[in-house]
Amino acid sequence: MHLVDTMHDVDARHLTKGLQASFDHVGMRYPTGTQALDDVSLTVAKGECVALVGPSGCGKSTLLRLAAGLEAPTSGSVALGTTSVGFVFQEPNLLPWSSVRRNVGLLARLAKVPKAEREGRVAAALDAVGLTAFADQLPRALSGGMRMRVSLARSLVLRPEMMLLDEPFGALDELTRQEMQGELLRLYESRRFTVLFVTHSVAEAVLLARRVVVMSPRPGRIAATIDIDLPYPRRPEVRFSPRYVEHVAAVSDVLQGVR
Ligand SMILES: Nc1ncnc2c1ncn2[C@@H]1O[C@H](COP(=O)(O)OP(=O)(O)OP(=O)(O)O)[C@@H](O)[C@H]1O
Repeated sequence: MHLVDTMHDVDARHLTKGLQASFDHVGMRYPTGTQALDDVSLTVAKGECVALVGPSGCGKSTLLRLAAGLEAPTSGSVALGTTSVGFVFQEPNLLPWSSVRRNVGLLARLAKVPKAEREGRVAAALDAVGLTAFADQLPRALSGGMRMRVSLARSLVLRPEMMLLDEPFGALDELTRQEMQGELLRLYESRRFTVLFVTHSVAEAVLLARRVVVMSPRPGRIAATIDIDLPYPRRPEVRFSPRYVEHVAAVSDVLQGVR
């Protein structure tokens, strides 16, 4: 199971109020000798949405795994201001033999949320992602976008304060992807959780994030951080605004420069 619901290995105590995550001079060298990250310092404020973009292999997923406590940095430190973290991957990783409802309730069951409470939360999460009518179906009866919604709902059930998303919409076709981006924006704006997400799409990063962090090729360092001054709530139609287009051009330019 590739999902985490609570954090154990990261330091949740020593964070300044208002901060949700802090990477302090983080370096990561895998036992194979690969230096994935070098001297990465980054803070994420509570309720902020930050996107990580960068060339393939620059250590974006590694950074998320460090935030989730799935790996420990080989130098520097990682601290989180919460123990309530949801992790969503590109693959929805659903149990094929379990209904949508049971899949959505899985993490809550593992976290021993009492049954009545769990059922209420599952119903609310299914409603939030528009899957109430499909609650009793098996995953194979769903489209790719619907499966991704199940994966999102499964994390929402734990009411995370922070969501770590690793290329969550990478496997979807363009239209479904846009639909899911709108869905994530809506959830983010209503739940106010903190988001740290990895994407290969500059357009997606600018649409969703308040800040886009551009990483250099491996070993990943932070090459630039770009503020996206488009107000929330954002609607997907913001894509057609000149300001959005300018931001996409600026981030793309920086990304070209680091390659
Ligand atoms: N468990 C591991 N053991 C050894 N090396 C690893 C491990 N995980 C990742 N790496 C290496 O670390 C580097 C960074 O990998 P990572 O997956 O973090 O990059 P990424 O930016 O997310 O890549 P992509 O955009 O292609 O998904 C790569 O060279 C990869 O081969």
